[in-house]
Amino acid sequence: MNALVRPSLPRGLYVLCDDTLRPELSLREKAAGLLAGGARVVQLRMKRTPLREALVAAREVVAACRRAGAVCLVNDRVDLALLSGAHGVHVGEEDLPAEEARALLGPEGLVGVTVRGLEDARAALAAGADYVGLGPVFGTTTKQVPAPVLGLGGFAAVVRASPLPVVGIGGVKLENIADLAATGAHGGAVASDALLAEDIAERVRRLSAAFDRGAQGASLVGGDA
Ligand SMILES: Cc1ncc(COP(=O)(O)OP(=O)(O)O)c(N)n1
Ligand SMILES: Cc1ncsc1CCOP(=O)(O)O
Ligand SMILES: [Mg+2]
Repeated sequence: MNALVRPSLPRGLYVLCDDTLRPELSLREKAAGLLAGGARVVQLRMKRTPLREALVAAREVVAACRRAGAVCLVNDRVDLALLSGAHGVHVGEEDLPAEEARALLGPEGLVGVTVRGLEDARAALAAGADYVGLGPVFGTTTKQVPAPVLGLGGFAAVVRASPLPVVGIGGVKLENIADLAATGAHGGAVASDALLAEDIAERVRRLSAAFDRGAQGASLVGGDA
């Protein structure tokens, strides 16, 4: 990691720069659109990119995020996160365990962990994670997730009790991100609704503003986490 002190995960919209969506655009082009829209947290999710190309892409996207003052997390791969100077990594059940990701990254790196419920969130804390990605909140076609859709009520129940900040993922869109934020979620992770937009930057601006509006409502009624 380049940073000496671990950054905290900014609250709000969390975007996925994903190689399975809009294959006609390079990851660098997608990242440019996301960052032009003011994205503050970018996860580089590479499922199809060969490893050596992934390393080049990671270095480019991390550099672009750092220039823009955004936090960049690499999905799945701690090695790529370290080699690219990313702020951290996001790991799930098919990736390195969170403890090992933390051990490799050291105290300066952010570690996000996929969870399906409260028990997982408690385990993620014990493993040294900084935040949890909880989902699928809504239905999604971007990933076949081996878990039932939580719905907003199921999601909110975990948010209320989670010992770690919760980022909601799965089917998060402009039409529901304010409601997600109103649960007290720390973030809303969006892939397709941002990347499939004709104007990615404009969509990111609108998603981000909608999250902030929803979070503001939550804090006014004392639901701020
Ligand atoms: C913020 C966030 N939450 C959850 C996930 C899912 O991670 P994982 O379960 O490892 O699945 P893949 O994304 O690797 O297919 C995520 N990427 N980001
Ligand atoms: C990676 C991942 N994990 C759970 S749902 C999902 C995909 C989210 O994509 P979208 O925002 O297009 O539903
Ligand atoms: Mg993964």
